[in-house]
Amino acid sequence: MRPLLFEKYEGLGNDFVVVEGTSSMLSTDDVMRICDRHRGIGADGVLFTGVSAGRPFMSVINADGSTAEMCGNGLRCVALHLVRRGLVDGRTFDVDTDAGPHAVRVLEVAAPGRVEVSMRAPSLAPRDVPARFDAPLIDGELRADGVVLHGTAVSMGNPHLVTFDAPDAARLRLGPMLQDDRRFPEKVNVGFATMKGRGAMQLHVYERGSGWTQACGTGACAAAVAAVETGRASRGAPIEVVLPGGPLEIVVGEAGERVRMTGPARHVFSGRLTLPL
Ligand SMILES: N[C@@H](CCC[C@H](N)C(=O)O)C(=O)O
Repeated sequence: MRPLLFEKYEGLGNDFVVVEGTSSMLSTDDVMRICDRHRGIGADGVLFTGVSAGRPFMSVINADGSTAEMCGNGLRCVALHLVRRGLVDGRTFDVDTDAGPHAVRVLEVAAPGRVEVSMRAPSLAPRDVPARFDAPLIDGELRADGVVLHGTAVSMGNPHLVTFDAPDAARLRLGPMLQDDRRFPEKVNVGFATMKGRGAMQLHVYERGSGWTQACGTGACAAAVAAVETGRASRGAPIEVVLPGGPLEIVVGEAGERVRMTGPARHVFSGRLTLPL
C-alpha cells in the first residue's frame, strides 16, 4: 500500500490528475484506475511535473495508459500548478515536454486562471506527424465508412488530423475509425471543425487515449493551423476556437513560427489516495 498526493486541475473541462514526480511513479494500470470516472478519481489523463536540474517539466499519460508527447490544456494546468506551489520564480518560464520546451506565461493565478503558451511550430511533413503519405496532407481526400471527406494532417508535437467537411451525423463513428486509420502509425487525434467566419470555428476532438474530450489545446492549435493552411483563416490574427468546454484563443504565426494559445486553467481540489486503487 502506497500513499499518493495529487491535485485535480481542468482547462475548459479537459481534466487531469497532476502528480509531482516522474511517470515511473505509476504503472499503466494505476493510471487507468485513477482516470476511471466510475471507480477512480476520473480524468482525461495524468500529468507528471516538477523541476529537474533547474528545469520545469511535464509528461503526459492518457486515460488509457498510453503516452502522449504533448498536451496543450495540460500544459496550462501544469504552469499554474508550478506557480501556485512556488516551484518556479516568476510567472514566465519554459516547461520541458516530450515534444520539446514550451514557453508559458501565467497571466492570472486566481480562478479562473489564465495562461498563455507558446506552442512549438507546427509541421505538416508526413514524417513528423507521423503519417504514411508521400506529401503533406492538406485538405486531402479521405474515405471512411463510405463517407468522402477532406483532411489536413498536422503535428503539434503530437499527431492531429483536422477535417472541415465531415457531416455532423457521421462524426461519432468517423472519430474512432479515422483515429485507427493505418496511415497514422501512432494513431491520431481527430478534429471535426466548422468555420464561423474567418476568425472563429467550432471544434470537437476525438483524442488518442481518452476519446471525446471537452477540449483539446493541441487540437485547437492544429485546427487553427489547418484553417490557415487551407485559406479559411489568416496568419497573425486571433482565431477563436470554441470547444464543447469553451473557447481558446489561437494565433498562428508566420510559417516556421510558433503558435500562441491562451486559455483558462483551474485548480479543482487536492487529494490523497492509497495505491493500488
Ligand atoms: N487534451 C490534450 C491532448 C492530450 C494528448 C492526446 N490525447 C494525444 O495522445 O496526443 C490537449 O489539450 O492538447
